Amino acid sequence: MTLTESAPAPADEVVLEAVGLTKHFPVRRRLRDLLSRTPAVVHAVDDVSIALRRGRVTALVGESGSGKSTVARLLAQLYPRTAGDIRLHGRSTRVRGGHRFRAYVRRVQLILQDPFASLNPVHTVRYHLTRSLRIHGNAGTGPDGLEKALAGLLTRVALTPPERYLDAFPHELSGGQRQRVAIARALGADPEVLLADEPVSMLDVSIRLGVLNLLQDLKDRLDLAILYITHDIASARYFADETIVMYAGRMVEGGDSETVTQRPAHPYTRLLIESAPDPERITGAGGDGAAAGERGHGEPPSLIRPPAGCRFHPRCPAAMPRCATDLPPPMPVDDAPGHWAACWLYDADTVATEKPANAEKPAKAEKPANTEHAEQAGTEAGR
Ligand SMILES: Nc1ncnc2c1ncn2[C@@H]1O[C@H](COP(=O)(O)OP(=O)(O)OP(=O)(O)O)[C@@H](O)[C@H]1O
Repeated sequence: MTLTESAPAPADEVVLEAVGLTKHFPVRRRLRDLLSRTPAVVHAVDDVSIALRRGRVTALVGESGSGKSTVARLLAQLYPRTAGDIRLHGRSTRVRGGHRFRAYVRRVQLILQDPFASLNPVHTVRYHLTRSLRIHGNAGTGPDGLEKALAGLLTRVALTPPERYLDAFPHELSGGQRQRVAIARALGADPEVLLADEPVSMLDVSIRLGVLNLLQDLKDRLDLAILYITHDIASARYFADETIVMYAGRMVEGGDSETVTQRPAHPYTRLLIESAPDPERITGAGGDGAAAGERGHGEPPSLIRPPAGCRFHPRCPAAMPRCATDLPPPMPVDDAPGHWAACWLYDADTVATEKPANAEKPAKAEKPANTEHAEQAGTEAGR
């Protein structure tokens, strides 16, 4: 395809789409693996489909290692994919460097978690932004044009007056200001899509909201499609229109953010929400709710030999026998349009046949795992 031809997309139009996206990383082989016919791989991402729409934020939520960053890097075309497709304006794209990659990143920009690592400490803000503007052909005409473009970028990310920041080095800025510079550098490409990989998780809590508000403002003013990657499901409710939950490389639930966060359907999403920091519940001692939740309900599975069936079944308090053998497809939850869960609890036939004790109301995550789970978890751990 020709990446440079672009017509303005109508509101809500799908700009970038992942279809059945899959990434398996090869694992370094040990002697006994050499005898095996199937080389070991890390199943980092399996069959992920996401549509990023103009003027909308889609949150990708999950605990550490669930594959969120790999999805972002695949969408940024930094990794070749194992299977599936990436479509920009409906057209399949596969770029591997060169002018096609440059044309792609002009449309799709990645913002990383750590703004200090992503900005070169020996260069000023002016250098970083000028480089981005020049590479993407947005530096204007002559020195005046460049100054105007630089001032425009800094104003857009609320670093004003621009002359106060242009000649600053990264270490002279606060974490929030550095992330704003990283966002301005991404905007230098005049992109349609921002892939924001945990954009506020390294920032002080007090300034996170400001950066999220900035991204929201940019989404509205520039009609950007934003993928917001986070392990903090509470911020997804605040910031994202749509939320997709990942567990162990697979999507397990999706829908509008209000529904997914207020009426979570998948037992894993419930666990995530119940594990989220809650000022009422935190009694000191660190207060990392997610970590506490993970400790209380087992560990994520091996991605080299992920569990058969639903990958969450060894940790799931509501698992039925079928969950250990059959992969659940996305099923409608029927409480809001577009709300789905990849969980057999939402298949009436399975529930009728297997009669889980808690079929009426999918299990609360705080209930202890039953014996079957404990056995399955043991089997998994022993692999
Ligand atoms: N280059 C790589 N080679 C091998 N395995 C990898 C590679 N990158 C990621 N992985 C593995 O893929 C899985 C998913 O990792 P990924 O970083 O995408 O998860 P994540 O949800 O973004 O986690 P985090 O929030 O900690 O960044 C993990 O098991 C990780 O160890």
